[in-house]
Amino acid sequence: MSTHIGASPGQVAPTVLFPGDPLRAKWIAETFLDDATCYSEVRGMYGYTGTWNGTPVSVQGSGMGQPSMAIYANELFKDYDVASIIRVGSCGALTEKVAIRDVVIASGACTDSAKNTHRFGGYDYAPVADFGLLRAAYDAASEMPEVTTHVGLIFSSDSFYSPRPELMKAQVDHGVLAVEMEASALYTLAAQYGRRALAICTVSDHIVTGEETTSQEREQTFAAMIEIALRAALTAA
Ligand SMILES: O=P(O)(O)O[C@H]1O[C@H](CO)[C@@H](O)[C@H]1O
Ligand SMILES: O=c1cc[nH]c(=O)[nH]1
Repeated sequence: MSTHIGASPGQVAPTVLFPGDPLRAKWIAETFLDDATCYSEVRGMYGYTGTWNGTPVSVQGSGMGQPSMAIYANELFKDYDVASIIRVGSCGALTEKVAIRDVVIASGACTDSAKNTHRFGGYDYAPVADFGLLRAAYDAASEMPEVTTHVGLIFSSDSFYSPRPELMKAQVDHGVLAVEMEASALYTLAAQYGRRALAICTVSDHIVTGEETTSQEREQTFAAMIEIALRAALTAA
């Protein structure tokens, strides 16, 4: 096992779906995968491996925020040789262009985190999605007309409760669609390890209109995003 994941080498599939919520991981494994077995319960951050249409797929909880997510992503890439990680998260819509329960595929992720300021010595870095996964996710979403899907920038915040929410306006004015808490560091780590990453998020709450979903809905009802992620993972060139 690695420091934070209780799996033996070989127990984690090359493709990992990566929700923040460990109970969403459990729901995904039990709902979408065949023959899913739990390989890790360390800290309650569940990890499962099963198959989808005959291909091995794992689902691993990441926890909330870039520091927690980065622990699991580092160990998945370094200790389990994972090739592709697809984050399947929730996000808050920052603009009325996006509605509650829409799906946002993140082409890139801005951030207020100091992680990349440290990593790149003050130079800006543009964390972007793997193009093959992004294209495959877009193609999969295009075959699901019942789901409204957007491709664009998201903002990975270190603060769920921002002390300065007014700063988001400039981000929205420059095309940012939604806010979540992990994609920027995930894209950066994938680049470091030479692996693939994509973040797909369902809008769980709307910062402009005030609409929101319940914790039970965030855990167990974002099925379209999971379907898009699985199809993308298994068809990406
Ligand atoms: O639903 P998940 O995947 O956890 O994603 C979002 O939800 C959490 C905040 O409620 C943060 O982790 C944010 O990124
Ligand atoms: O990080 C997040 C996730 C969902 N909704 C938000 O407002 N922020």
